[in-house]
Amino acid sequence: MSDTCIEFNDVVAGYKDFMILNNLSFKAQTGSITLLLGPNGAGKSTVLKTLFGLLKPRQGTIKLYGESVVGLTQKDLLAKGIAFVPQGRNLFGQLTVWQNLELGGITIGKELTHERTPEVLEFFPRVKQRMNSMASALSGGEQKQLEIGRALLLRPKVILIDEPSIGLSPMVVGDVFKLLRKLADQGTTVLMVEQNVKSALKISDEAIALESGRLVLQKPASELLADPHIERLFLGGAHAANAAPAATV
Ligand SMILES: Nc1ncnc2c1ncn2[C@@H]1O[C@H](COP(=O)(O)OP(=O)(O)OP(=O)(O)O)[C@@H](O)[C@H]1O
Repeated sequence: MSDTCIEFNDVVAGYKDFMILNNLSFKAQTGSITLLLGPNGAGKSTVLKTLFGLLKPRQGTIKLYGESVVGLTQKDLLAKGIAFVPQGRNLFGQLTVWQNLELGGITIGKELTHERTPEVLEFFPRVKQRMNSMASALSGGEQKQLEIGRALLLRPKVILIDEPSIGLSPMVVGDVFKLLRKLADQGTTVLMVEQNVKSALKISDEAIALESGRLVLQKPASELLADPHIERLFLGGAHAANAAPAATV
């Protein structure tokens, strides 16, 4: 059996007539952290949105454990174990921490949600102390932790996470990254977009760089971390940072 968890094959996707992903192919291995890199507008978030069914590919296939997930609803995808933590703040600010968790567990029912809540809160002691606070009253870092906790309630096999470090202090970012590493080591597959490239590479297994929705580089994260031209990946020009030709997975 293959260890491939996520597979994009020749995917074309976009908005109206504007194609963002252009014949994108890549694979992500089970239990690994794959970091999506590239300049603004390269299509990194679009990869996550397309995988989570928010955008339908015009062409190509997207598979999870060898089975197509194209055309599935978010409910179906959640049931298959895919969780999405989008960029920015995605909580119900006027509801309590507890109510946000309950809503996050809506697809698994109240009983399972209540049963799993303590295990999730073990990861986030500060959030645990504030179960009855309005979500909007938590700090930015606590809110992001609650969002991740909400996703973990589903015991996901795959976590799609978009820019988790935005607005967080370096210490909180470190905690979030450590948690993602721990989850991956336990078998969860993580596909992450993150501008905090160096820190993210340190906990990632594989890095994929996009330019204009095309794959221009795929390398082990450790190899890329040692690359003196790494900054170019923020700005485009990944080819220049790529000593070897881009992998054709
Ligand atoms: N809902 C939308 N409708 C139309 N165009 C969109 C929409 N969402 C994103 N785009 C466009 O798609 C392109 C790729 O966006 P995407 O968010 O995937 O890029 P990104 O690589 O994640 O960039 P960033 O690092 O800036 O978040 C951008 O040009 C963006 O303006």
